Amino acid sequence: MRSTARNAHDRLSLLHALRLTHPRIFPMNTHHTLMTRRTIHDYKSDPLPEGALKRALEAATRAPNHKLTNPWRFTMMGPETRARITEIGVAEKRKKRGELSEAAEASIRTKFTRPPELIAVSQVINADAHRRREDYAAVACAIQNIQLALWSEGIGSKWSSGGVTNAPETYEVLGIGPDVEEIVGFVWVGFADVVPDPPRTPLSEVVRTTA
Ligand SMILES: Cc1cc2nc3c(=O)[nH]c(=O)nc-3n(C[C@H](O)[C@H](O)[C@H](O)COP(=O)(O)O)c2cc1C
Repeated sequence: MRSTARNAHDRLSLLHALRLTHPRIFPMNTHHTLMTRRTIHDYKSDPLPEGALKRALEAATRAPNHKLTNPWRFTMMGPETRARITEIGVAEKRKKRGELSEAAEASIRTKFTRPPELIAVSQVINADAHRRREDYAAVACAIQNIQLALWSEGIGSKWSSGGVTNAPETYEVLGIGPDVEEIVGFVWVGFADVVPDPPRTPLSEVVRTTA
C-alpha cells in the first residue's frame, strides 16, 4: 500500500518534472501551475525563450482592475540599469548589515546579476486612498499573472520588495517619479537552479464555514 502511494507520488513528480522541462510537449493545466509555482531564489543564467517575457506581460495586463484604471507599469531593466541597481543593492545591504565580507558582497552581486531578467513593477499613484488600495490589489494580481504565465512555461520568478525597491536612488535610476508611481516590487525572472517547497498552512486552519 505504502509503495503504491510512493509510486503514484513518483509518477506525479516525474510528470511535474516533464511539465517543467518540456512545457510545450507536456503543458501544465491552470491548477497544476497554481499548485506548483514557487518563489525562486537561485537562478541559472540561461536566457529566456523568445517571447516568454512578452507573453507574461500581456497576461499581467489581463489582471482584474476596478474601474479599469490599468494602474500597472513595467520597467524592463537593461544591462546598464541592472549594473546600477546592483550597486544600490550592495549599498542597501551594507546599511542593513554593516561592512560586508568579500564573499558576502560577491554573493549579493551574483543574486543581482544572475537571473536573466529583472522587471520593476510600479503602481500609478491615485490621490484617492480607496482607489489607491484597489489599484494596489490590481497590481498584485498583475504580478501574480506574470509569475503564473512564466511558470506555465517552466520559467521561475520571484517578487521582492523592501530595501532596494524602496531606495530613492532606485527611483532615480529607473526614471520613476516617486510622486507619480510607487514601486510595488521587483520581479526576478529566469530558470530555477533550485525549486524550494516552503510549507503552507493546511486548508482546515484557514477556512471557516458559516450556517
Ligand atoms: C508583497 C510580497 C513581497 C515579497 N517580497 C519578497 C522579498 O523581498 N524577498 C523574498 O525572498 N520573497 C519575497 N516575496 C515572496 C514570498 O517570500 C513568497 O511568496 C513566500 O515565501 C511563499 O513562497 P512561494 O511563493 O514559493 O509560495 C514576496 C511576496 C509578496 C506577496
